[in-house]
Amino acid sequence: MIKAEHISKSYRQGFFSSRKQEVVLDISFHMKKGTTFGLLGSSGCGKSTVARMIMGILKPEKGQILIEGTDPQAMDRKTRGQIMQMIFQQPEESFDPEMRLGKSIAEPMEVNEIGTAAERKGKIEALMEQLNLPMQILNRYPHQISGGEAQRLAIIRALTLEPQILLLDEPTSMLDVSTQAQILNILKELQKSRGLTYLFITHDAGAARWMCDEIAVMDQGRIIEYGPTEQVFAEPKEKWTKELLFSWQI
Ligand SMILES: Nc1ncnc2c1ncn2[C@@H]1O[C@H](COP(=O)(O)OP(=O)(O)OP(=O)(O)O)[C@@H](O)[C@H]1O
Repeated sequence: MIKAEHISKSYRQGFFSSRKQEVVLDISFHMKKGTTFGLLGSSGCGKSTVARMIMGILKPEKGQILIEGTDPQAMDRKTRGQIMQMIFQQPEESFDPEMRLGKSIAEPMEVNEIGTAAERKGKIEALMEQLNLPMQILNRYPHQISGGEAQRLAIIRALTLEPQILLLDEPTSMLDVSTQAQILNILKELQKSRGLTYLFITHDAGAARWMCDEIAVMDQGRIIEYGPTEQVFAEPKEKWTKELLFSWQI
């Protein structure tokens, strides 16, 4: 479904400097349809940069990304949005603070001219029910809901466009432990019922082990371990990776 082949990316170090910092170094991976692929690594190792290249927001300097055979940079915005959506660490920031949540949730469908008003409403109602949220919450503003509710609403908004892929960038790291578990369970159920493909970005080895079919462990822009999750946890190639994996939070 998603193929990344030998991708690299660097950023300019400062406004006045032409020196570059390499943040992703020659990484390759394949994500299979209907499965969860994890990118696990500590802060600053380049995980979000990889996600932004998959989304087509950033262009790899070297290598190639293909989504079902197409370069995401070559997709128009609408097509890209209907293939993949991104879920962020701080969902409340992705909602307009001055807009009622109902309007924010309906907006992507309106912008993309999907369905009639009644069809859009029906789709939102069905998703609200599936994710166990009362409709009244849609009359509120982003500061009037909890982090867990905000993340569920962000997932609902993403799903209104019926994407095949969700890029989950630390989707639970701002939540307390029981809400984290709730959100991860919801994501698993949605994957089963809709056949979704996930890229799960995290620094939490426990969550990665629980969620992912395959993982890549990243360190300083490189992939240092890659394979089926249980195999990576059972037989990491490097001794220090083992220590890292079993410290859970890295
Ligand atoms: N637009 C940018 N310009 C310059 N440097 C950047 C930019 N975006 C990220 N970086 C730097 O690139 C490195 C990798 O960042 P990235 O966000 O990909 O890491 P990450 O593993 O997702 O970290 P985190 O989990 O903390 O978000 C970091 O050192 C970061 O400071």
